[in-house]
Amino acid sequence: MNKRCAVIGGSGFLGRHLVEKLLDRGYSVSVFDIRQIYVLPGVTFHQGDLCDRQALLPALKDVSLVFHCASPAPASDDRGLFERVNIQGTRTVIQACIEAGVQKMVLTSSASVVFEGTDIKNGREDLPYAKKPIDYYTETKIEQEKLVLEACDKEKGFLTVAIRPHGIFGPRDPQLVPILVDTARRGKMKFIIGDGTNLVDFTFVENVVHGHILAAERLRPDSPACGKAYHITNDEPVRFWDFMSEVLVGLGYAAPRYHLPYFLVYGLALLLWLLALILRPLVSFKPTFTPMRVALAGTHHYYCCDRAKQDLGYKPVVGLKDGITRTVQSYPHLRKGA
Ligand SMILES: NC(=O)C1=CN([C@@H]2O[C@H](COP(=O)(O)OP(=O)(O)OC[C@H]3O[C@@H](n4cnc5c(N)ncnc54)[C@H](OP(=O)(O)O)[C@@H]3O)[C@@H](O)[C@H]2O)C=CC1
Ligand SMILES: CC(C)CCC[C@@H](C)[C@H]1CC[C@H]2C3=C(CC[C@]12C)[C@@]1(C)CCC(=O)C[C@@H]1CC3
Repeated sequence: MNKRCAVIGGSGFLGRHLVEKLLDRGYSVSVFDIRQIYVLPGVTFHQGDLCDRQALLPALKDVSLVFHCASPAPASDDRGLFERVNIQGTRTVIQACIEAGVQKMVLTSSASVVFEGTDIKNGREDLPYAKKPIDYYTETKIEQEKLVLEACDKEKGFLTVAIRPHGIFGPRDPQLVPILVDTARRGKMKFIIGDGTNLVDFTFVENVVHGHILAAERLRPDSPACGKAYHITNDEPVRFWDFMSEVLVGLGYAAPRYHLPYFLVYGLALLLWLLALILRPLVSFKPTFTPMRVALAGTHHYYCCDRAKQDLGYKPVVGLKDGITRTVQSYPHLRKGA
């Protein structure tokens, strides 16, 4: 097996951390992404849309291993875009991999594929997929994961595995910390949704990268990982509101203090989302408190990663406290008053 791999979505938050670690481990990397934002020795860039098979093929030349971690951001809430990229695009990626002779594919799925807005405590991989996914992002991540796992074919020599991270955070994350700070700056982070005791997984990006590389290296025809999904977390569930408060206080903002009933906020978020949908042809506005975010903020959702420990030898490499400190330090421009 050669040490040349491709990272589809390699310009993104997770993708770029993955590329950096792969280079450290002696891989040469071909990055395929819709945008190019950095240059690194050992990396060749291919800019394009993953729905375009002809654009993908040159990036997969002489590559034995592909990581697929591209997706539109959940905040886009654009059904057509999610279907095109996460479903049709993933079909195209699989076809292109087979055509190019790629032997292994690691998909970045999401633990949210089983989340329907109700409590999940220590959820295992055998939980059924969400029957009523809360948003289009989740709906299409479910279809994407099914496509990739079903494509695993030992006879053809094409092996697949899916990693399901949850709540990835770390330096350069364009989502969690920036949205949190923006909400705080607009004076909207004063309230705790629910009683504030709900436990959640937040996973430091380097642990997610570690899980991906272990899965890739352990994926062989005789491995239990073939065609399977794995939760990758920090294995340290934390109260959602303690985590938010720690990040906010670390950046100089006040922690939320006042409580609001969960079902009231969820109902309002649903109403706002519907209103935004109806008015979309006339005015465009994106509510901060979407039904998905409210559900994530007010329920338990933490997952068991025993399967990854057993089959992949996974163990988090960075603890939660350390991860939060490193994350807070990496955002000097988002500090209060900066
Ligand atoms: N962040 C999180 O908490 C979690 C993320 N995940 C999954 O992890 C993966 C990586 O997420 P993350 O790093 O946060 O996301 P990012 O948005 O930072 O990275 C995704 C990258 O894919 C690119 N991309 C999007 N559409 C296409 C396309 N059609 N063709 C080529 N490239 C494309 C994006 O470009 P552009 O920015 O221009 O769209 C971006 O560079 C995703 O699959 C996501 O579903 C799973 C669980 C949790
Ligand atoms: C406005 C506040 C109530 C919340 C601000 C923080 C949120 C932006 C984030 C808290 C949990 C995060 C999360 C994701 C995105 C960012 C948060 C909602 C995901 C939806 C990203 C994609 C996934 O696959 C699952 C993630 C779950 C946790």
